[in-house]
Amino acid sequence: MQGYITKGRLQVAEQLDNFINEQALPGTGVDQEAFWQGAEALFEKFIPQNRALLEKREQLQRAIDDYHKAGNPVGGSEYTDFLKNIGYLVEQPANVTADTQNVDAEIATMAGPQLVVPINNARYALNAVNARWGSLYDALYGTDVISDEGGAEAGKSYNPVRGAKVVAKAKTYLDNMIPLAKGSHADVTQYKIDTGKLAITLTDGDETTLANTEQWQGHQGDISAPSSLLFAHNGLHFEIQIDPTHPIGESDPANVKDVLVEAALTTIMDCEDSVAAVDAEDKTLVYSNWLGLMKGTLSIEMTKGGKQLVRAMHDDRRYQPSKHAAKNQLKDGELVLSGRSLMFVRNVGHLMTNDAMLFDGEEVPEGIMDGLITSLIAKHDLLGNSKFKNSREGSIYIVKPKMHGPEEVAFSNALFGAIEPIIDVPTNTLKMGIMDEERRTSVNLQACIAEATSRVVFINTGFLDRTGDEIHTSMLAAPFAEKAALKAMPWIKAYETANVAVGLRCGLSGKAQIGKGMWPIPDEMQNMMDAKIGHPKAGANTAWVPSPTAATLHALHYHDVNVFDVQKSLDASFDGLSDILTIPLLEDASTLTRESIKREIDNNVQGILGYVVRWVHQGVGCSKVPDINNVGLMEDRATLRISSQHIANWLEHGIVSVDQVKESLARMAVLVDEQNAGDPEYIPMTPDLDSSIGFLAASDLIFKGKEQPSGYTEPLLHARRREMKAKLAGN
Ligand SMILES: CC(=O)SCCNC(=O)CCNC(=O)[C@H](O)C(C)(C)COP(=O)(O)OP(=O)(O)OC[C@H]1O[C@@H](n2cnc3c(N)ncnc32)[C@H](O)[C@@H]1OP(=O)(O)O
Ligand SMILES: O=CC(=O)O
Ligand SMILES: [Mg+2]
Repeated sequence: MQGYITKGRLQVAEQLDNFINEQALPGTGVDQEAFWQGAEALFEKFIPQNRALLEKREQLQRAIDDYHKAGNPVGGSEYTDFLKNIGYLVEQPANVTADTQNVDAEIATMAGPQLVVPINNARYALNAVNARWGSLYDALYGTDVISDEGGAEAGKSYNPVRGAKVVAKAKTYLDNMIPLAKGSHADVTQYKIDTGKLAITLTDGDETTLANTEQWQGHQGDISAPSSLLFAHNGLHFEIQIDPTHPIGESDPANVKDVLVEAALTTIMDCEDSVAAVDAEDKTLVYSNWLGLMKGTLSIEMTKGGKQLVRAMHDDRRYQPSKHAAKNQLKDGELVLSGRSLMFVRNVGHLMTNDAMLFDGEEVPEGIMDGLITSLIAKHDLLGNSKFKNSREGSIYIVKPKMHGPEEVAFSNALFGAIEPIIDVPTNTLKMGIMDEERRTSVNLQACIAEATSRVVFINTGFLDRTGDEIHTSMLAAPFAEKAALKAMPWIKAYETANVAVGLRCGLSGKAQIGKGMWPIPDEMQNMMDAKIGHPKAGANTAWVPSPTAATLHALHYHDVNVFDVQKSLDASFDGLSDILTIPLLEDASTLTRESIKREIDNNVQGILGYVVRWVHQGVGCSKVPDINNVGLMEDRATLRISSQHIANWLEHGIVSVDQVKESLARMAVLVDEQNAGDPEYIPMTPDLDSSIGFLAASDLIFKGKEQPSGYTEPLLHARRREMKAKLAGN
């Protein structure tokens, strides 16, 4: 039994209490006793409201279930009227205008990729914060954006054929971002600085310069032989790096060794769906990594490619400015750009409780605890307790996931407002990223934003959770279309378009991010390049990527498309409600064959098992899991929600039987064990499926899927992980 320290009606797990008192609080100017009194009052006030909101979710779901059980129409005015009558669809307030103040440029006025990373993995989290800048040559060389054709395979050692393709491709990007007055970057033999101007020599001996000379911002190194030239385009920076002694630079006519691009403008340090954190021990790790990031002290020793190294947060990047350098980036005569991604922290939603703290003997809502502690920790950044600066504007950026409708946004807004005096920061310091990922939020988005006009810094279409909620909400209506088909049906396009339109209507352009969702196929980068250009084209000034390499590549899209120009051209009056409310049901069940059903179930089951077994047995919250075609997919709790709800829906409507699913589970468990055989930490399921906690968790998620609140996977995952931790500890 873990020990608790009692503070009035609050009890705090000893480990967490020590962390807060000894590490988080010192240096924040917040008195320990006052903090704990504030915490007690916060829980006292907000726990009953939190519970009431969850009860409202259940009540609405029961009404929707009853409506479908009675065989009522699944669309049209009768359905819409029903949703209005039960209070699911509310009146949208007119003239909502966000007036959020002190928002950093990366969020308000710049457009570029957003990285998401599990915060409890320090190695990845540090990599993410440093992914503000990425090597274009590495990103191209290491991915399928460069094809293997013509002997260009990436082997064990450097392949010059592949290298030549990389360089050629990178130079076409340069031609696009900084066109020359004459010729192509592919023909450049020298970049030099001549009496304060950029002079560029071409193969034919002619000298040229940039078509727009103002794009050149500065340089690093000796002015007569610069090691780096800095440019700006569409608000993003990049460097041409020059080094005649480097193996790549040596063989380049202009000695270019790389193009370094500004990539992940922002990163979401995730405490939610990519993380397995079920108790005080796990939560303390989550919070202590956040503290390390806010104090700039997080570092790890690691081995990579046989080398020992220390990974820590990168410094800012400094340049000698050109006369065109932006004045607001000059500091003591130097041009200074942030070396790090601007960090948000994603708290958990309103559903879960955690025994890291108890109030009147019961687990506290984890979202309230996250709000309080992650904000307290971020105060270190505001006070300058780090050699780095996260928010230069003095804001704390919190992403709030899985909120259902305006009253839940209002709750978070009030919660943030009550946390501010406890940690002694001005009103509206805590900013809110609103995930548009539950159906009740999508259909009431304008009313949601209206509840947080002074805090909102993003609305993001989390289409993965959103798909899970789509299925769960209408579980009893009829069978849903196959999982892959759901992505191509009218509801999702309307949801994506409406999100941008509502954001524009509410004045988010230039003030906040209008964001789009995750690319969930981490190894298919060419595919991403083809698909994700659609995000800036749709008016999104950020979109999620799963890795630093993906951030570097996706950054190129924001050079291709000027998002702020696109935003001006869009129809902000788009509504799309009738399509959004068109449930993506299977049109004709008779088109399904035995084979297609088996394939659909096997694919879902494989994804579920592959993800869940690592979550429950090893505490890994985000994994790359091969699908049935052996394509590695990013799986997190949101993708698990989709797969488990989908099977639950097909079970409910008799498309598939319990025995068929059980048979698939047993067969796929063998496959998943095989797929993980190379991981020494892996605990297989197959020796005894009936006592494998991971296997039982996966089965529960499917067979008890219909009863799970909003179809969420957290309650079952947490319970099974705790069981596993107890087993591993020999209890
Ligand atoms: C619906 C939603 O909520 S989506 C949001 C939740 N999803 C996420 O947060 C996705 C985060 N991404 C990840 O966790 C990973 O990219 C995965 C699990 C998808 C793939 O991980 P792996 O198979 O380990 O990746 P892979 O082996 O290809 O690459 C590992 C390297 O990439 C880096 N890396 C991978 N993902 C990230 C990331 N998100 N941020 C920073 N670095 C990362 C690692 O640091 C590692 O590099 P290193 O050896 O220098 O430390
Ligand atoms: O959080 C993101 C999602 O797609 O869900
Ligand atoms: Mg989500």
